[in-house]
Amino acid sequence: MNSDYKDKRIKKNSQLSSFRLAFLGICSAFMKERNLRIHFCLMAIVVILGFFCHISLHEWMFIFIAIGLVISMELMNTALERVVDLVTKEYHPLAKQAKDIAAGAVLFSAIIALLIGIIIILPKLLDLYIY
Ligand SMILES: Nc1ncnc2c1ncn2[C@@H]1O[C@H](COP(=O)(O)OP(=O)(O)OP(=O)(O)O)[C@@H](O)[C@H]1O
Repeated sequence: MNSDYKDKRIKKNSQLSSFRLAFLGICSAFMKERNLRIHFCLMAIVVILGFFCHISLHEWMFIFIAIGLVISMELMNTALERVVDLVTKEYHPLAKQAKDIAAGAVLFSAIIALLIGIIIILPKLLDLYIY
């Protein structure tokens, strides 16, 4: 077999397996992290509300950016918690800071997502129910 062709096949396989591993990472975080499951449920509710309120393409873009931000932050927070637990099981002020700051990043992104949801969906829901 041509070695160039072999190299490309190995590269393609390793790309496929890194996608598979990333997907397995999301699944394992989903199974173990209650907060991530809550965020996925909220995401489903927002998407249903978006269809219900007939939001525009631009509004969908903002909603998906907000969802992506929160879910990504939650996954990074989970990864960081694992690394901190791997480094120390003992109480350490730096471990506390690292976990609290990562949790702060999730909270910050969730507040921004909530504001985006309120700005886009709330007026449409009020329109539907008041008129
Ligand atoms: N090794 C540690 N040293 C010092 N403080 C820690 C340590 N591990 C955890 N903490 C503190 O306890 C809090 C809870 O940590 P924990 O690992 O249980 O994550 P969590 O907040 O329960 O996250 P989640 O609910 O997303 O799993 C942290 O935010 C941090 O303030």
